[in-house]
Amino acid sequence: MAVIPSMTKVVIATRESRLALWQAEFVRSQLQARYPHLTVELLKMTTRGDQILDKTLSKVGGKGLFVKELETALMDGRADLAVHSLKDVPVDLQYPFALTCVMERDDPRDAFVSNHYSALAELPAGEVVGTSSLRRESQIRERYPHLEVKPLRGNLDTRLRKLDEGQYAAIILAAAGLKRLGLVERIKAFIDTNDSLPAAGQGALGIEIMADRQDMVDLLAPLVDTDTLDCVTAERAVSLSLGGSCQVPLAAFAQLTHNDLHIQALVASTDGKTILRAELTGTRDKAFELGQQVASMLKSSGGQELIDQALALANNP
Ligand SMILES: NCc1[nH]cc(CCC(=O)O)c1CC(=O)O
Repeated sequence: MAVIPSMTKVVIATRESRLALWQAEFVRSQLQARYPHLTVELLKMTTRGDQILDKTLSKVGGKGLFVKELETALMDGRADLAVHSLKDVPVDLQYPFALTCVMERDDPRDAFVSNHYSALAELPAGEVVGTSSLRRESQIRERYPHLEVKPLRGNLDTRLRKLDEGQYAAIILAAAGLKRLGLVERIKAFIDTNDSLPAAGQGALGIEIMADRQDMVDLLAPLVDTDTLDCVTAERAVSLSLGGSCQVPLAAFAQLTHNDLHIQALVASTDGKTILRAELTGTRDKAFELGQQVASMLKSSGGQELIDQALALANNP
């Protein structure tokens, strides 16, 4: 049963990038469609992750950088909700915070963006592909060892500008982000999930609150998409079990067919020379356990060593 909230105003904490603002506005419109009398305000914040533009994320301490300032606003009551790309929310998020709402997933695929080529397979030897994601890098290196992969940092607009300036022959970005910003025409090819297995949670939005805010749990309940929730629960269980962060080349992607949940995962060495894959199907009510099981399959086939190596490299480059 829908609970009519007694509050009159909620504040959404958001980063200031164009993508983050789009996502926060999207949640605002979803809330206002359901609660016409509710005032929804945005609290725009700059995070450490946004300030550090000269180093690759994996070297400066990972995705938590984008979340911390928003959590401070939740904690001191300046904001009620924080909207995130779920992919950027650390899997070990814990009390007093809670990820209470996962919304319907948009396109989970990676996208190939280039001004001269129409697919990765077309790039001649030695061409430079831009990405700062170890996950994307290792999968490109495995399939296209003749290509060069170079770091690419910044928000989506910055990354596209660097492509247009000619620093890269092509770049890889999440399709969902480009779609949200109305930049879908920049996509030359959608990369099949089997060729570039997505990051856990890619394409989905997550809403974080203080765990004890039952009023927010009730308010957000109608926005939860249970299909997406089950898929990302399995995906995030993989990352959690493998102790993953963005310092480790790790991918996890789940799909539902009726009540069957199919989970695929991979862990790679940063040079792309070793990629371990595992997959499993089970019932959706066991989503978390399926993720854990796939993670143990990867661990026992050598994945733990790859993770330890990647972490050692990230902490001592
Ligand atoms: N890593 C940054 C980030 N976080 C979320 C998205 C896009 C939206 C999504 O994947 O949900 C992106 C850009 C990208 O990976 O190209």
